[in-house]
Amino acid sequence: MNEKYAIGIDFGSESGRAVLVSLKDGTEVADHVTPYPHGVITEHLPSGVELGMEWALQHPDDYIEVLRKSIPAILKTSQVNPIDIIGLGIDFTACTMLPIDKEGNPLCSDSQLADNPHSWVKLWKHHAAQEEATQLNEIAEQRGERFLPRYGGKISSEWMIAKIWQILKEAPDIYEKADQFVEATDWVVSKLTNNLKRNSCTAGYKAIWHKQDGYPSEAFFEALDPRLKDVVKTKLRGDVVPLGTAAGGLAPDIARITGLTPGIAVAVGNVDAHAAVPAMGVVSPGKMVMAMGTSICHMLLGMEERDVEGMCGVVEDGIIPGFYGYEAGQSAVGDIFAWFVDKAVPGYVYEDAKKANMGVHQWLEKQAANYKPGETGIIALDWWNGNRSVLVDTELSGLLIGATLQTKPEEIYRALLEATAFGTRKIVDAFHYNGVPVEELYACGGLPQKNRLLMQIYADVTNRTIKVADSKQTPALGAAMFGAVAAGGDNGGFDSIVTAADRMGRVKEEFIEPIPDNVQMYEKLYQEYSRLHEHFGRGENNVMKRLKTIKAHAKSRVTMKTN
Ligand SMILES: Nc1ncnc2c1ncn2[C@@H]1O[C@H](COP(=O)(O)OP(=O)(O)O)[C@@H](O)[C@H]1O
Ligand SMILES: O=C(CO)[C@@H](O)[C@@H](O)COP(=O)(O)O
Repeated sequence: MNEKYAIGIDFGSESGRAVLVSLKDGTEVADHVTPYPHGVITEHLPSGVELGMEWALQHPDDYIEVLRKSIPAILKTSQVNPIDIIGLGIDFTACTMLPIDKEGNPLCSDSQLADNPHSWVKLWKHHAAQEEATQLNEIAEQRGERFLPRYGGKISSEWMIAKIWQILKEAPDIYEKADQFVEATDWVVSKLTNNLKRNSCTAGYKAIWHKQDGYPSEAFFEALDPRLKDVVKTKLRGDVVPLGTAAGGLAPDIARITGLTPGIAVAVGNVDAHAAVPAMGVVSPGKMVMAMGTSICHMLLGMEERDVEGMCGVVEDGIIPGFYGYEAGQSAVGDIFAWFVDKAVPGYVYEDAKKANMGVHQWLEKQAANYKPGETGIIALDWWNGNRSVLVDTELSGLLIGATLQTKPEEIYRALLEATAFGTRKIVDAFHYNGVPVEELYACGGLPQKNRLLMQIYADVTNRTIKVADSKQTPALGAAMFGAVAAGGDNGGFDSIVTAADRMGRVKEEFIEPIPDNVQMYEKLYQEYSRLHEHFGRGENNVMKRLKTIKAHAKSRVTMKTN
């Protein structure tokens, strides 16, 4: 038999990346990135319609553009015969969701509805449904809903039900016209196969679905809003199927635009961070996988269902069959560094970086590496995009403390790197001390490849060894592995994701080890971080929320004046 291959496509926040991998050993034969033409839509729709605060949308055509561009590109570079490509899998940011009509088309592609922002794809980091999430949590708590502890005590505004409820409240006509609400990962798979299948990973982590209990009861939805009573039967209808299941064969029209063979197995959708776990060879407990990019997702396997404060969720078989898959996360990490570089760094840094033939991030990293832990005298809270774990509050915001007239940009940069590491430490401790041990860390995503100082700080702050992915596109590699599982062992693929991980998953040989002196100093700084975390994060001082309210008020007065 010829060597067999699979394709994985990772749909990120800014771009989609495809890889073609060999099923012999997971070698990435070719990869290609397609930036989304419309990027993340935060201020106004392409037609000019203005968006509110905390909105983040995407254009669904951009996902199809990724298929159209990146698949032919990897076929061309690799020169692999399409006959030997037996499976395709995708992973996506989540909960990234959209309303579709009866034919499966996004409502925003209807010119009558396109000017309504609620007809568009809501990206995971759309945070404008916080009011709904807060109310949902209050009602769930009052009713003693069993699902709440499985989500660390709080359902996030990033997730499906809060987003659907926001649509219902603010655009009842769009809610009415939506035949279904779907995760973007399931929608793209439906375009690939002409078959809409809901995957158990996004349903479990993002839509409060449980393997034994199903979705929350009608009574719960009715308590939220009587109009939501039958939402599960109507707009979330359809079977929920396990990861690795084949959604169907590749549709002829997609085969035509991509150059792939019609009918090859396409796996049901998956989530980016979750797909990365087997791609690093992680198929057992104790190993926390961190998908480190614009944000961080922390993934961990356990043998039993435990309650852990502020986790995003625990889902049986949610990552690897046979285990409880735990997820937690930080809603901004690389994005915080990007904010600093784009919006707050003085011009001389750009000039010096240019003279040194370095990027601004690299220049700042080099300067920041000259400081010892504690030497900057500053500390930050990493809540520039709210807090996902353990506080689960998107209304929180950033804080920098200790700055003086002597503080340099590289010191602030270092403090921001450290703040995100402290945020991860909170998450590690929350699991480790609640019966889900974390022995070592595994890192993938863009950041471990880009910033060595950051990775050393993470090892020092958490006092744990970090193993780094040996793949340029880890989630995409994982997605390809699920594609090979969908194809099945008899067709040259695999019978289980564990076998695929064994053969194809991998990490670099060199590990990042904690440095004992740094560990000691960071322990002190972490205690300070924890004090600030409790003070500003648990209601002792709600200044961040008050500032947001004042801002919204001031903004609405400006709008009133200009109208
Ligand atoms: N040298 C660097 N050090 C730290 N962060 C960086 C560096 N270069 C880029 N970044 C940040 O990395 C993030 C992109 O990460 P990446 O994993 O490539 O993307 P994504 O999260 O969309 O998958 C951006 O937020 C960017 O600001
Ligand atoms: O929330 C999840 C997964 O549950 C992610 O999709 C989301 O944080 C986006 O991840 P990236 O920052 O694009 O890596």
